[in-house]
Amino acid sequence: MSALRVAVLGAGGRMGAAACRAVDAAPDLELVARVHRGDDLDDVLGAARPDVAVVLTVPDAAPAQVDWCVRHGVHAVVGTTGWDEARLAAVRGALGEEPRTGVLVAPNFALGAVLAMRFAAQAARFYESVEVVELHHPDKVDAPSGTAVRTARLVAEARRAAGVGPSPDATTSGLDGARGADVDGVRVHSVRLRGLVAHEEVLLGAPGEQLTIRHDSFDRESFMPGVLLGVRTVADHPGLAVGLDHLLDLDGPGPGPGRAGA
Ligand SMILES: NC(=O)C1=CN([C@@H]2O[C@H](COP(=O)(O)OP(=O)(O)OC[C@H]3O[C@@H](n4cnc5c(N)ncnc54)[C@H](OP(=O)(O)O)[C@@H]3O)[C@@H](O)[C@H]2O)C=CC1
Ligand SMILES: O=C(O)C1=N[C@H](C(=O)O)C[C@H](O)C1
Repeated sequence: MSALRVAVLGAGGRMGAAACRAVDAAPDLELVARVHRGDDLDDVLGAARPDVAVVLTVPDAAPAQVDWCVRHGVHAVVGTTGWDEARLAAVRGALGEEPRTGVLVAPNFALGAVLAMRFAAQAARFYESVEVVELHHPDKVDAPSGTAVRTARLVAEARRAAGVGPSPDATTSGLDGARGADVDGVRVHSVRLRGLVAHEEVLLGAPGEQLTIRHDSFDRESFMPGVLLGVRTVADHPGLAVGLDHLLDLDGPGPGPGRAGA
């Protein structure tokens, strides 16, 4: 079988460079384009004819790039953050015209982060209080992280479904930002610190006890099995999928493809 042709957008970035190395090292994949800021997609991707584009650029650039991919029948695996409902709706609209194309938007490609989100959603209804703390390197341009936003939304959804009310909070006065951002009723706190890569804690509190769910990415290597899994399987999932969990059999009995996908 011929190798899947893969383009990486944002190839000069922290994640893009790591993704290029991972694709290059995979015998079943061929890295056919490294796309940088300022490159014309018609020129670069038109010539390279990729089957799949891995989008690891910045939140302001990614929506137009994904739109280009969909309109040209190129499957897209998207790690860039900053996707709100309006941006996702635009992708769904474009996919309506190209129903055979697949787009995976994954706020976090690390297996442990996907599991942490799942565990947080499972635990959320059992605790009176839930808050999210995300901690990242100081070169990150968006806050809160895409992972924290998704975690908070999953937690909020689970609590709503179970009829659990908002976390108690008696604050009546305070400095702006002291209580973090409000994401769907869940407080999210962002730390930026030199030396960190990507970390998240979900704090769940009840009278007399606390549960902490924590995930740490110490190296961008942690994201690569998920990127490669997305590249290899996105074509099998036409339409839009949000979250790597769509590709992992999280409820199944097997070891799952995440670790084997490297
Ligand atoms: N889903 C996941 O698991 C992960 C997601 N991320 C997300 O991925 C994104 C990138 O993160 P990171 O690699 O750390 O960021 P970087 O700033 O290191 O990389 C972004 C890259 O995109 C390039 N770029 C900007 N605009 C364009 C454009 N129009 N066309 C092509 N390239 C462009 C930049 O070029 P230039 O250098 O010239 O500015 C830069 O090389 C962020 O949104 C981050 O949150 C990060 C880690 C994991
Ligand atoms: O910018 C990063 O580094 C990361 N971004 C993603 C996010 O915003 O959630 C994923 C991971 O946290 C690393």
